[in-house]
Amino acid sequence: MLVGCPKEIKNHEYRVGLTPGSVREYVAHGHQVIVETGAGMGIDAGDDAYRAAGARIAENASEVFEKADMIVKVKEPQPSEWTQLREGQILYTYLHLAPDPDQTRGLVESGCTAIAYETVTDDHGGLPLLAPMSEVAGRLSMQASATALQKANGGRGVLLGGVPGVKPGKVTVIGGGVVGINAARMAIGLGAHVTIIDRSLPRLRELDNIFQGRVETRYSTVEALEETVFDADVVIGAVLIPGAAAPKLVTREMLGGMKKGAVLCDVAIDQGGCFETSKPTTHAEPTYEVDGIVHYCVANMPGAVPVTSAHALNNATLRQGLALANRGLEALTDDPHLRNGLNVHRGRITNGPVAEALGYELAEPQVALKVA
Ligand SMILES: NC(=O)C1=CN([C@@H]2O[C@H](COP(=O)(O)OP(=O)(O)OC[C@H]3O[C@@H](n4cnc5c(N)ncnc54)[C@H](O)[C@@H]3O)[C@@H](O)[C@H]2O)C=CC1
Ligand SMILES: CC(=O)C(=O)O
Ligand SMILES: [Mg+2]
Repeated sequence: MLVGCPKEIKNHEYRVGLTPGSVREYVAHGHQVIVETGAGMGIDAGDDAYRAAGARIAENASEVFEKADMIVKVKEPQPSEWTQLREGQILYTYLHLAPDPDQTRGLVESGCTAIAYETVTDDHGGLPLLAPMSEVAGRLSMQASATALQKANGGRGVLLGGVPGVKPGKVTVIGGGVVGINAARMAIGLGAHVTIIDRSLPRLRELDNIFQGRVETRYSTVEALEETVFDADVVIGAVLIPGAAAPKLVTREMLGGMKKGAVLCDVAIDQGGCFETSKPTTHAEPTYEVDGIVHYCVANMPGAVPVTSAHALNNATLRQGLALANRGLEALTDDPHLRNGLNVHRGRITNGPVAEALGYELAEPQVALKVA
């Protein structure tokens, strides 16, 4: 198969779908790889590193989209990208379709086969291709929030760790999954007082065991949300219902009960966000204010630390990417976890929560794949 990797074009996105190390693996499995010139600049991998790994360098993205049988990317395709996709071509990347009707329509009209990293599953009920970026974003969320909390940046002017004789700041993490646990670890490291809210009691038990009294855990109710959000200096939004639009857990009305200059950091923004007042921002302009509350809603947080995150992402996507290159669509027929990643195929929506969120008729993946 001819595997193609264009340069990412989302605002301040410096990751790359294929590292030179991954290119070597595809080539070793008998595939050809074409990489857009400059695609690896954000991770200090120049064209020569890709050539040494066995890739051919394309002068522009159009050449990659035109020639490749499978496109491997990081972020959801932007309008200029989805118009270049075609029937029979595989797109392997993050998609986050439920809150994005325009991209969804673009993919449906292209006829391509689009596999979303974020809905591929594993035997343990996890999302193995989302997890590494959730680890990165969870850890980054505390750096971003601590910065936004500074007075000159519009925040309350609280140092999360406090100092001897002055109490620390309070962090509320809503959703104790991969993002949540990583945010909590960093917040504890900074010396903050940390509360984690989740709707899964087994998960709260696990977190209680892991953190050994260093965090408070609360079951997710409106009462618990109000108490802990009103009391917080920083609130991290980290909930997920796989594939679906995030539930709005903090309403605009609730902002009135919060401390002025507190920070809402909505990591779940890529699924539409879990605060009513969230709207996607970019690394160029990451924050805005509503009713005196600072909002940070960057939808590609790991793009800020590509040297770490591109490698972490490739570690997680390589095995299934090779399976797709080796076996084409049969890889989806054989592996139910990879098949759960199938969101769009030949003009049909094949993911239940996406179909429901955007009003499409669902085509069951197994059925859709059988239709020639
Ligand atoms: N902005 C960015 O750059 C990035 C965003 N993300 C996003 O972060 C979000 C979280 O991802 P993960 O931590 O990997 O998901 P996860 O599945 O590991 O954890 C989600 C947690 O939310 C909990 N939850 C669901 N509904 C809830 C409710 N009503 N109240 C309280 N808890 C609730 C679940 O029980 C689960 O523990 C996702 O939307 C993901 O796409 C991930 C990486 C980067
Ligand atoms: C998960 C995701 O959207 C990201 O890493 O940008
Ligand atoms: Mg995202």
